[in-house]
Amino acid sequence: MIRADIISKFFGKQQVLGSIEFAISPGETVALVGPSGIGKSTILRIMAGIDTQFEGTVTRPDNMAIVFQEPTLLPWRSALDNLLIPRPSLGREAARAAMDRVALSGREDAFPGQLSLGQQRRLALARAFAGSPEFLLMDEPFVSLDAETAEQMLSLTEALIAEAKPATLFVTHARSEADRLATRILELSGTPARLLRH
Ligand SMILES: Nc1ncnc2c1ncn2[C@@H]1O[C@H](COP(=O)(O)OP(=O)(O)OP(=O)(O)O)[C@@H](O)[C@H]1O
Repeated sequence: MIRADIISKFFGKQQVLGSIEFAISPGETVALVGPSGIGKSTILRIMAGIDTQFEGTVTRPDNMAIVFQEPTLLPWRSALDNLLIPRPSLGREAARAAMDRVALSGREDAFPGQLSLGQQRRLALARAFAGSPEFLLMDEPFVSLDAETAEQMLSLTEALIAEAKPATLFVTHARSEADRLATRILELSGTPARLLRH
């Protein structure tokens, strides 16, 4: 069960979020869209449990994974270790298979700094899917990539979601990404932000 029942969220005296309620069913892919600065990342952080300073409640499973804009890899550990450290129970064989699935086989011993940005993003994606998350959160996973790499990432993400079928919530600026990946779009508007009814 994944539910947001947000009553309000303030940064200091500034109210960023108003009443925001939604649920995500298993296997659903939900895009969160809206203008820059409206509160999309704030909602994602609340849903992930990173930000607990808000009024309201959220319900989510324990088994979740987050893909941030930046790949957030450990620079001093190998690519394979970056998969194994957060989830040691995965085992080396499954970690290798996860790297193979994102076309990174042979790069197990590379350090993140030796990988291109596109490869680092794919490694972060492999890490997210390696634990078969029930709930996947992604914050602008395709920004600041060239068009070809962004397209590869989008296709790969589409395929991984189709295979693993997590409930997914992702933030994007790009309506085209939302239309392509999402089964449902949540649009934020106003100050404080609320969901537009479609
Ligand atoms: N730690 C913080 N302290 C104070 N204000 C913050 C903080 N984080 C975000 N804000 C403010 O809250 C509002 C919402 O920010 P948020 O990052 O959630 O927007 P966003 O919709 O994700 O924007 P973008 O699309 O540009 O990434 C903005 O006005 C931002 O300036």
